[in-house]
Amino acid sequence: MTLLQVRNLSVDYATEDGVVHAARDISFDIAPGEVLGLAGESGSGKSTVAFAIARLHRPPAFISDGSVTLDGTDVLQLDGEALRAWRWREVAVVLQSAMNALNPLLRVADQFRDMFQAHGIHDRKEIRARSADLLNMVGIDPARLDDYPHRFSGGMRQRIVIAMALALSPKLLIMDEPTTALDVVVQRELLEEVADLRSKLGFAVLFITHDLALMSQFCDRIGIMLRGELVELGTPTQMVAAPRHPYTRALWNAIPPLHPPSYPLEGPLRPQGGQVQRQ
Ligand SMILES: Nc1ncnc2c1ncn2[C@@H]1O[C@H](COP(=O)(O)OP(=O)(O)OP(=O)(O)O)[C@@H](O)[C@H]1O
Repeated sequence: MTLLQVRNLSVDYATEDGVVHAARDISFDIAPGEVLGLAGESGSGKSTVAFAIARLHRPPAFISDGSVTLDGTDVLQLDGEALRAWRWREVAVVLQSAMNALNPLLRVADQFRDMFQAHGIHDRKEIRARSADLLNMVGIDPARLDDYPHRFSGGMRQRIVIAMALALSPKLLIMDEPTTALDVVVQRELLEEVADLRSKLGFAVLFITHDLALMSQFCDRIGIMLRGELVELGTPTQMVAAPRHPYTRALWNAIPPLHPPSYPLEGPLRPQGGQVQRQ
């Protein structure tokens, strides 16, 4: 069964220096509840593909060919009110800058309210209850609904944005480098949380990151992009065991081993009271 079907998608940017073919002839599917990762070097076209699927691309970007179908809807034909209603309800997007996506001047509760009202939910009690449930779902005390964004850490703000993205139970969550601004431990916690939510709620995820190690733990399948093309698609296991494209091989080889060799502790690092302390 397929939720998202991308067929022969090509996206160009019309620039003063000519047309940039940022994504060329991209085809892939995402099944309901599946997590598909897109990896590849900077400028390979990952965000261009994600933006086109969510219909977030703006001039100078234009879709020059192909189709995108989500749960039977021809996404590239949506317009006006239909497009507005479709976003958030069917597809929600969490971007790299999500940590700063909250309005610093509004309490979190007011930002939830605006979002619900924009989608036709106006009952104040219902909005309050649903907002509290959503905060709870991402591990934040609902009593903090009336706090302003600056009262939360970067990781917590990211969780709030994810809670908002999931508010209308979208079928597909697109995460474009959602954790790059966070430290490694918080990144991992956040992704584990998204994985948990996914098993509970059943949404699919299109996940974009530079971090192939992180991706291989979090994704059911991975697509590798190179200069605007999807050069390989498979499960992490398939790709480690038998990468077909030399670029995939190079990407894997660039990942440090999970268990690096242990080195004797010398120099500025030495054990003290059972702990390694920096002098
Ligand atoms: N607004 C724009 N105008 C012109 N070219 C653009 C524009 N945005 C992106 N591009 C070009 O499109 C190509 C794909 O960029 P894109 O941002 O999709 O890559 P990416 O793989 O997501 O990179 P990153 O990992 O750095 O976000 C690049 O060559 C980029 O320079």
